[in-house]
Amino acid sequence: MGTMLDATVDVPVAVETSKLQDADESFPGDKKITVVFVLGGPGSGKGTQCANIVQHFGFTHLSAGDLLRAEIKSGSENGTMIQNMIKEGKIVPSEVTIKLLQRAMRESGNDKFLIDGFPRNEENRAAFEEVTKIEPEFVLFFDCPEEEMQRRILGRNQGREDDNIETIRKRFKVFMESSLPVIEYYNSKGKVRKIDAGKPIEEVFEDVKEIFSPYSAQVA
Ligand SMILES: Nc1ncnc2c1ncn2[C@@H]1O[C@H](COP(=O)(O)OP(=O)(O)OP(=O)(O)O)[C@@H](O)[C@H]1O
Ligand SMILES: Nc1ccn([C@@H]2O[C@H](COP(=O)(O)O)[C@@H](O)[C@H]2O)c(=O)n1
Ligand SMILES: [Mg+2]
Repeated sequence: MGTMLDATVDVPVAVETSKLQDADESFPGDKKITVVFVLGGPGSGKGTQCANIVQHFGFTHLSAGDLLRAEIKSGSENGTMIQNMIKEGKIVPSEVTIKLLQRAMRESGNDKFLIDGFPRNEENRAAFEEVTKIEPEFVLFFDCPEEEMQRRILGRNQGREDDNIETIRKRFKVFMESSLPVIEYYNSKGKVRKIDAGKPIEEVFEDVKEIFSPYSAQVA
């Protein structure tokens, strides 16, 4: 989609940290952990490549979207709100998503995480940093043309309520307006590893492997 990473965006965001800091949900505590944020437009192949990385490099894959969908299924009090936001392609408040991520990280027992589809906007980014004090090792950015992403989503067939053309258009708009600025922020800090995600799955993974090769010594 011709994503130029040359603009620096650093928008201050007010974060209600009191709501986010819940003793039961706190993570990581004193533990040293490694986080890679995996970002890219809807359908760019984040989930597909994360599954490959898990196999080869021993990371735990946490998809923010998957965690939110599981929360809906669990019958949680936030379920209806989350479902409505997802149907509209909107970003769920950070308070909810960060608690789900912290819980999943804690329960995994691992210390290396691929966080897929997060942070999705400046609020996500600032709140995660404030609450967890975690700086990502780097940001893996899957850059893919919009028409290819649309083709992939419409062929996905996983029964997702947001995989319809009306919601897909909204998700693309949110990606351009809210998520790309986060990628630009990390790019200005030299943290973005950009991948051409428009290629076949195996070829994309060849490029991904090069980026993760420093972690190969840690394969189980
Ligand atoms: N490089 C690729 N070439 C062709 N198809 C692909 C490629 N990567 C993934 N796909 C297919 O495209 C669809 C979307 O991939 P995937 O679910 O991994 O994307 P995603 O970035 O996680 O999307 P979302 O943000 O909507 O969760 C899937 O059906 C997947 O099999
Ligand atoms: N940080 C996030 C991530 C996702 N969402 C919502 O979930 C939808 C699906 O996300 P995928 O990564 O699985 O495509 C997304 O469109 C958002 O509605 C969110 O709110 N915050
Ligand atoms: Mg996904």
